[in-house]
Amino acid sequence: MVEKGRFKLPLLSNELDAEIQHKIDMKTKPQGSLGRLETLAAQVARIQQTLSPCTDSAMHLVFAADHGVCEEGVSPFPQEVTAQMVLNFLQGGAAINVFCRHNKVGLKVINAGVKTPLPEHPDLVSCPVAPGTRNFAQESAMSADEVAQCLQKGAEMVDFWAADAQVLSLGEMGIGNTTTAAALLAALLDIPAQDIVGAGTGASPEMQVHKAQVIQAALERHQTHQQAPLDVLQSVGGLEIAMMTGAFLRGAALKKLLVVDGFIATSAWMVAYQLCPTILDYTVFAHQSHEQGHQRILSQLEITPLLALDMRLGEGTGAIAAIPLIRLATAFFNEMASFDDAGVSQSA
Ligand SMILES: O=C(O)c1ccc[n+]([C@@H]2O[C@H](COP(=O)([O-])O)[C@@H](O)[C@H]2O)c1
Ligand SMILES: Cc1cc2nc[nH]c2cc1C
Repeated sequence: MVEKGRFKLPLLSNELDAEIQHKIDMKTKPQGSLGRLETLAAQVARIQQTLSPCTDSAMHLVFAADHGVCEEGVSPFPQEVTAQMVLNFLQGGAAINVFCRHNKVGLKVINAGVKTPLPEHPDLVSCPVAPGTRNFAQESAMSADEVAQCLQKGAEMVDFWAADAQVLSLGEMGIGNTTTAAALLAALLDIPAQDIVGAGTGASPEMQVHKAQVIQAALERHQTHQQAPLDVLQSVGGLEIAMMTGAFLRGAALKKLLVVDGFIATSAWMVAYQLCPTILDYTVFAHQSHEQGHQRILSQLEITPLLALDMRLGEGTGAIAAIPLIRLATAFFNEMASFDDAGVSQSA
């Protein structure tokens, strides 16, 4: 098992905090009137330790993999859709392609473990650790070595593709992965499966009951309540999710703003958070998924995401939908006139 010491993140310095807040408060506006944009600007300035923060360069990585638990009939879609959607990403036709193009965000797709062979393509990085996970209803989804490889490769993807990006967002594609994410989050946060399971790509109420039963039985089989976060990841996680955990940790270590999308991305982030709570300082939750479990988890953590658009697509679309807000935050911080600059009187 990968040793936990590896995942230490330095605490962000608070040396500039007072100056950052002063710069925000001296802008020509009533104090606090730009609301969440103010906290967001302050967060980016703290991460970058500068009074001129920049969010121009953003990179989005979509991790794709198959899930053995699909054998249990937990998704309305066949597993082949994972590979078919990867091909769609490579042709530029998926929602995430459109979202990234319109926001000038770089995009790479990473094959973390798709069963179907995929073609070579400049936008596809092939580093499958296994041809999908094993069915966690029957056995561990991954071996300890596979988890370690995923964490490592996720980190390497950030080093290679996002080295210069100030903003890092992650997305995923994997039929069955709402079951995997629900299992992970139920185990990590000790929530009954039925309280966290949702429709995913459109599971009927009956299928959702079945999903919850599959998950609850698996948590008992693997005794996840006695497991450390990486062991839970090994028991019921996914290859793309484990790579995302490694990528989030590396992104924070490189002092990037981490933009977290919906339910599945949150499950990957949660593993990172339990290993290394300091990651919260580097994180902004972009979008609250329509997946019912997501709201429960975010409120348990007392986190209000930037957006709640009822989206439940995945691919990291919720993260990219928030990029304009993130850029607005640094733009007002850098460009707005101060009371002194503009000769505007301050409140008494
Ligand atoms: O991220 C979310 O909040 C989200 C919510 C519902 C579905 N998805 C996407 O739907 C797929 C998994 O759904 P399912 O029903 O096959 O488990 C996977 O490719 C995800 O990207 C994603
Ligand atoms: C069509 C389709 C697109 C997706 N994008 C992310 N998950 C998805 C699941 C399906 C089924």
